[in-house]
Amino acid sequence: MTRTEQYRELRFDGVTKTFDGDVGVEDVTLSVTAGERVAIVGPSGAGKTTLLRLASGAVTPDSGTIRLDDDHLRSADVAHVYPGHTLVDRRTALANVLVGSSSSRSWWRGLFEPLAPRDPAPALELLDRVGIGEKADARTDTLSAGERQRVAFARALMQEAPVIVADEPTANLDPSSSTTVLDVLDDVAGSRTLLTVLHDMDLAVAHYDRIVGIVDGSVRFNRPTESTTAAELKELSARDDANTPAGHVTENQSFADADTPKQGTEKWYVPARYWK
Ligand SMILES: Nc1ncnc2c1ncn2[C@@H]1O[C@H](COP(=O)(O)OP(=O)(O)OP(=O)(O)O)[C@@H](O)[C@H]1O
Repeated sequence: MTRTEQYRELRFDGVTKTFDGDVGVEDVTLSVTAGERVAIVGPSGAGKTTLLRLASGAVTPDSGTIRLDDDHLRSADVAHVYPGHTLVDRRTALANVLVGSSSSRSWWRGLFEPLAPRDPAPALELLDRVGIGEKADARTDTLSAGERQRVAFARALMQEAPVIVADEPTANLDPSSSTTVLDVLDDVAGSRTLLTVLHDMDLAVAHYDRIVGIVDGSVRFNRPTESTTAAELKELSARDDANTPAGHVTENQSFADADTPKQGTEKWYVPARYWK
């Protein structure tokens, strides 16, 4: 059984994770109020994804704890929104969303009902909620990048977990699709807690309650969005630009193309532009 939203706080306490001696995150202490929208920003290699992977249980901390109130966070408490390109291309949007329900099935149901047909109604409802109900029977490789991202949201939401983590949900999207997709994510997340890694500071400021800046594995700042300063964001962005070769900015696809179907193309993120 997954926990519902009946908790007050998601808390990282002194969390450290290293990879063969390299710091992923170091001594991270972070409190997130239930239902809060938190953007995690920072230069490339800062530890943003590691933080999300720690929350989702994909990696275990070397030290420190991650809790919902007094209970250790369990992987079933966290839905991870993987990017749209992790969908199974040859399957329909509906089939991809139904995969999400497997993660929330108890082990004993999986044992005794491995072949039980799943009720498609909740998945169809979620596809409706993310605005692509009419594409339920379309193969995901015929969908646009924005539509695929919505399918990825619906898949994650099938888990009914109280915490959602999303890693770069706007990668590959043009600015207008990015805004729409973040609006959809905010809407469907409802009262759940949402942690999102973003590279674009404008989007973080526009869509999130709190911004956590990470540099070299450590929390540099952690503030409500309205009290985050342009200087703080600029510092992170300057570091990101320094880490980002010019060739990363555009690959073979323009922004205008980003909402058209694509087959395996992957564009690097656009460096943060907050102060420009
Ligand atoms: N599985 C892993 N094995 C070895 N090192 C890793 C692994 N995962 C992360 N790291 C290292 O941990 C550090 C933080 O990586 P992480 O992916 O969390 O950064 P990030 O801020 O998400 O970067 P980006 O914005 O480029 O995605 C980096 O130095 C990275 O090389």
